[in-house]
Amino acid sequence: MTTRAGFVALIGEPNAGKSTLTNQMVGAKVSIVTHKVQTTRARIRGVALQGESQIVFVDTPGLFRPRRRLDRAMVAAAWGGAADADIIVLMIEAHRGVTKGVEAILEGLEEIGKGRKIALAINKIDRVKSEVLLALSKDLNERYDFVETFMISAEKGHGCAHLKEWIAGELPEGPWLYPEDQIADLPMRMIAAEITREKLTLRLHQELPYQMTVETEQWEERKDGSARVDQMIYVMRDGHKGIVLGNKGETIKAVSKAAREELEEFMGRRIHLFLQVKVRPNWLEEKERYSEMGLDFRDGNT
Ligand SMILES: Nc1nc2c(ncn2[C@@H]2O[C@H](COP(=O)(O)OP(=O)(O)OP(=O)(O)O)[C@@H](O)[C@H]2O)c(=O)[nH]1
Repeated sequence: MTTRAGFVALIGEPNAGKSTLTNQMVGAKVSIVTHKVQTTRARIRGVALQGESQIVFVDTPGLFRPRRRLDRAMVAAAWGGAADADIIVLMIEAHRGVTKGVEAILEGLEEIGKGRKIALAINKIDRVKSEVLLALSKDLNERYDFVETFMISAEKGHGCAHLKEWIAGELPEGPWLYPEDQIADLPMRMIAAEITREKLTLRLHQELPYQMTVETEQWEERKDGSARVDQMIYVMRDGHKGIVLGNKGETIKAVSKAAREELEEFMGRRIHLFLQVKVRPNWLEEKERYSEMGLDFRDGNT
């Protein structure tokens, strides 16, 4: 059977219901973290499976802060992952309609939307009468040429299965992007990696090796409620390894402690964090697909 996989960017104003919809589609386990994903720079909201399709929901942090008219490059940068997603789903709140924020988003879509599959999901339909809904749908479709329009209630689940099926069928054919056993804790893995990267950045300042990345390789739940987290810090050259380790390992020890403390606070539980450093010279090529999506952790010195 043919598998499909790809990235779906859920966009919309704050409160549009992006987390609620992700939870509907992904399932309960991820929901605890997805609300917090926004507080970090990690960009995966969650991964859902539908038939033979793997749907990776990505986030667009900082996208819709009020701002003046943007030029194309700025729009593309601000849109980050969304600009490269296979499918974009714009979520609108039915009872709020076309706000200034929505207008700004539509303007952004004009810039980056060409040739992309962009669907409209009017959410919170439980809050309005059907006449209002139809008028809003008409208005929005006149403003932008959406490939599909869905009327949903992310909270109550109405229309969500239909939307998910549509997404699954529209994704490009190809192998799954993440192994099945990693899906549930993927956002946590990414958050944990991002925290460590941030601590490294704080500690190393200008010394920070160019192009360094952190990956969470293993996330193991323990019976006592704690978790063991193994991370690898990848650098490009041998010399960089020494910088990350520091004199007698003092740098990595300090980073590990700071990262563990933050992670424990974030997760509200005990974490055993293990860091290792490895040289991976061809890392740039491997990460290409991911960096396009904004899924890697940006180069150390940016
Ligand atoms: N009535 C109703 N409320 C909803 C629906 N979907 C989401 N909500 C509520 O809207 C609020 C915002 O939902 P979120 O899912 O947190 O919105 P979000 O877009 O992820 O928000 P940010 O993370 O701030 O960008 C929550 O209180 C939800 O319970 C819906 O279908 N109907």
